[in-house]
Amino acid sequence: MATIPSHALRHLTVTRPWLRKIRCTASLAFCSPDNYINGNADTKTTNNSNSQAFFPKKNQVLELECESLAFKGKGVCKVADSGFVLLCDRALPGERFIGRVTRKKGSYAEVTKLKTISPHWDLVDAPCEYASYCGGCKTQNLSYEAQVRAKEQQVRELLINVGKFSDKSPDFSSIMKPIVPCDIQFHYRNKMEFSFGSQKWLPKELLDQKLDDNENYALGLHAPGFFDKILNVDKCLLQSEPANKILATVQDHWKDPELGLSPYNVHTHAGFLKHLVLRTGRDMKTGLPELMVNFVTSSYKPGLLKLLVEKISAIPEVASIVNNVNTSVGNTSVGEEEYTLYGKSTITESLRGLTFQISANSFFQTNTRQAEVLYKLIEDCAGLRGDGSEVVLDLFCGTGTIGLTLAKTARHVYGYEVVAQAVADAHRNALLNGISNATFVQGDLNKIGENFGKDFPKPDIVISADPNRPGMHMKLIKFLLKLKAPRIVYVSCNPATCARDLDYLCHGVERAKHQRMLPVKKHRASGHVPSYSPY
Ligand SMILES: C[S@@+](CC[C@H](N)C(=O)[O-])C[C@H]1O[C@@H](n2cnc3c(N)ncnc32)[C@H](O)[C@@H]1O
Repeated sequence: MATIPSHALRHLTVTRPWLRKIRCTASLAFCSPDNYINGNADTKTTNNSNSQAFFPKKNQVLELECESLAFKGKGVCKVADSGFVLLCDRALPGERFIGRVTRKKGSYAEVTKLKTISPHWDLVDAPCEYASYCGGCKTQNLSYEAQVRAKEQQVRELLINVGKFSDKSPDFSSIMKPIVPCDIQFHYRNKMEFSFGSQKWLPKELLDQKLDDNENYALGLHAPGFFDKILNVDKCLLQSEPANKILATVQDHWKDPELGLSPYNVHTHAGFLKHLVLRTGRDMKTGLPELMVNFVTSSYKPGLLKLLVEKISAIPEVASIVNNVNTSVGNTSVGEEEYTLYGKSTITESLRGLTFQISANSFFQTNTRQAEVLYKLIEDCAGLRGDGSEVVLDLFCGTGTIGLTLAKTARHVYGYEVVAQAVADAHRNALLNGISNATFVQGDLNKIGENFGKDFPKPDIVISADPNRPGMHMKLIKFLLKLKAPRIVYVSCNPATCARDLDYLCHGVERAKHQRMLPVKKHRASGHVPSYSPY
């Protein structure tokens, strides 16, 4: 999170709302900012003189050493003798191993690990039995402290290389503050989406097994890199214990041929069950967990789900079972229609003393405990005087949770959000908490025109919390630069685009663009650009 106070926009507070997953960085000093943003660790100018001469061939087997973590937790490795850089999934800092080159890309290559020679630093036993296969937690056998260090290093290098903030500046320690770790490392996620599939992912040694149709069915998480293969899981350590009870109950019954249930096949588009989404909230009266079970199906056939609903509703923590019907060939979990099969259509959760209703498709920060910490930090960074005189503009407001937590000390909160359902949820949440000084408006912040800003008074504080990963649109950046609000609080789940936006906001668009190393066209052509280009 970055707070950008005053017109000069010089002091930043950077922490990490995206704490639990290692995503990015490594030897960034040699990359162009655009490549960070696109997730490419382009390492063509490593400082090792031999590296230019060495270029591994596809299928070549090499001895490698992992130095640091890059985008999506990939290990940045160097060939022991030459220093040539390769990226390897599941290689962790300090590890020496044998790897096979699978792909050459520009001036670096990708490898698959064949055998570890000596383990990485900060090795811990991964508590989850699926950790070595599952795409969800690739760094579970790296100590939490080391994960936090790697993320902090990532943000630091992005701020320096992309954001153009100098670590030599005496201000840097106030710009980049240490990460606030989470006090729990498991069972913290309040939402998990599992997929049903007709093709079970199997480890290499079991690939020859012939499985009947039913045995090939799976419910779990996507195998990394496969949209059509599912790693079957009976429990997930990221979600709550009651959510694991529900998952186990569904696993016990859904393949029973008598139920006539079939998983949706993403190739043939036949089949019924698409996803199982489990959300954990809290019963406001008892303080105990209450859960929502969301079956996403390809058609509306409630009779087929009857037995599963009976079994699941017997679990005391289950407060809601809904069915999202998604008839499209796409594989998203948002249905065109939603039916309540048992209990309520929403569950509740509290944050900063307010109560929020959560429906199947509304956004809510996935780590409730850290959201409490994050929202307190946002309040601190917003620095509202508390006399009810100031106006807050909450951009990308979702269901209004942040704006509503600030409303008690503000004159008025104006929230902007593109999804109509989220805006409706925000209004409902305002009512639920007796808040009348908040207005939520549906609008696309990538398409703002000259008139944006004319419908509300000049804000004293702008909150931009978690715009989508491509970051802010240039139109919005230009609006904010012109607005000159005394404070901007920017929370991000993509530190690369956040660093780029901070460069624009703090140093001005013209200067920032001038300093960029690659011409715009290359960025556009790189294949990883956001659906819009902010350039
Ligand atoms: C990750 S959520 C964050 C919600 C809220 N700020 C919070 O932290 O709880 C991002 C929100 O931005 C909204 N959004 C994404 N692109 C948008 C756009 N172009 N204009 C307005 N809202 C957008 C999404 O619909 C979503 O509700």
